[in-house]
Amino acid sequence: MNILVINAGSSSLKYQLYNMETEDVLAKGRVERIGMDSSILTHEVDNQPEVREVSEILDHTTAIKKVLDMLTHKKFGVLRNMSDIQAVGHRVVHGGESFSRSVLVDQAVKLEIRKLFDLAPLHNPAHMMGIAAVEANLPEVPQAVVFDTAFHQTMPPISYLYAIPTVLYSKHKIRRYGFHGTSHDYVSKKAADFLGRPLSELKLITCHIGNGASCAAILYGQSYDTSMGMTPLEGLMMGTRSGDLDPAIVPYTINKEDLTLNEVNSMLNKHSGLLAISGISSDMREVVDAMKEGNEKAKLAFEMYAYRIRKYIGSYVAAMDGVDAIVFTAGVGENSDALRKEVCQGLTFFGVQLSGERNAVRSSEPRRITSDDSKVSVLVVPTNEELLIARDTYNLVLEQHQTITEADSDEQSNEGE
Ligand SMILES: Nc1ncnc2c1ncn2[C@@H]1O[C@H](COP(=O)(O)OP(=O)(O)O)[C@@H](O)[C@H]1O
Ligand SMILES: CC(=O)OP(=O)(O)O
Ligand SMILES: [Mg+2]
Repeated sequence: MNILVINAGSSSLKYQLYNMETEDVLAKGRVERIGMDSSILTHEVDNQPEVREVSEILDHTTAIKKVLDMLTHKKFGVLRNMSDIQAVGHRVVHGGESFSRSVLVDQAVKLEIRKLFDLAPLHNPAHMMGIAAVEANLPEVPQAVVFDTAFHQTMPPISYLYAIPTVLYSKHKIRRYGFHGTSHDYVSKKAADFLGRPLSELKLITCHIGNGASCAAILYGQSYDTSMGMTPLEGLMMGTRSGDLDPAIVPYTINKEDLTLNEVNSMLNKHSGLLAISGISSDMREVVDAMKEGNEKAKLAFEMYAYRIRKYIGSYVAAMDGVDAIVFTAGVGENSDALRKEVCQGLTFFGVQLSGERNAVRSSEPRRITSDDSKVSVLVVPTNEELLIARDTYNLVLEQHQTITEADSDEQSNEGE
């Protein structure tokens, strides 16, 4: 079965096509600058040079059409025709309390995702556009949705409740949901495999440090606490997001700067974090480069960013009364040895002894970056949210086939009676 995995953002769309019998990625790529002039489609097939196509892609329906054209292209494609795609799996950031597992898309599911637009304004509307675009181009193909929030539904009330009047929870479901769950789930299982110990016996802290970033306390295989909250704004300092701040800053800034609520929201989501403090970029690579050239603001941004991660790790050691391993993953976590060093050098009290040599190794495999005598292991485990999405989609479609087959055979045996 071939499954197309889609992670739709507001102006971008990433895709991977899987053969599920082998779990091989047949092709992958991304469309950037959707709705802007000169959109770019980048398409990769193993062992072949990357293909870049610049054209005008005004909306997600056109973007999906372009992806399908590329996947079935005579020269660059990997499929004979579109009917070779048997299912599509989407990443959906916010599933609220309605979804603690992945589901196949139907009208009711779409309605629920729409209800959650306010809670993930940067993400959920884009995912819905992705789902609608697939419906328009591949109307017969089943679609599944895999939620960032689902894995964190095991959190206990002491983690997920905010200390505000409880009516706000009962009436409006204001609570911590947590995000990047697919990634925290995937890397915690990989870490247990790497350590050769059952996940059900481990206390892990997983740090998904990408453009968006979150830490999670994974107690015996289940999410116990996580740094993102009702929305993906809370917690760590991120590329453009502020992370934790005193909520009183919001009304104060509105008054002092004569801003609207929307403007403050946009400031906290899009104009804060690394970008605001460094004054250079939201991209960690550029911040590190500037720091190496002696830029003081970049240095401050880098140190603040690492300090927040270190504080969360410390608090999760306390939350779980211990930790067996700390795991770094995602764009920054997998690639920036400088950031990992900055975070870990303040964790010696917990028994973390980083190995400079191991930390400098670049690899796409899980690896240990602490020395052999370190009491707590620190691992780098590359994440693969797309593979988990493909697996969930595959299992849901198989389940559906089985249900239909059983119903058919029941019907036939009833007719035969
Ligand atoms: N070699 C590197 N060193 C430091 N940071 C890196 C490196 N490679 C990628 N990154 C960072 O990873 C971030 C993207 O992470 P990623 O997990 O792909 O984010 P997202 O999925 O949210 O787009 C970029 O913003 C960049 O700062
Ligand atoms: C939830 C979230 O922040 O996702 P991303 O890191 O992809 O922005
Ligand atoms: Mg990501």
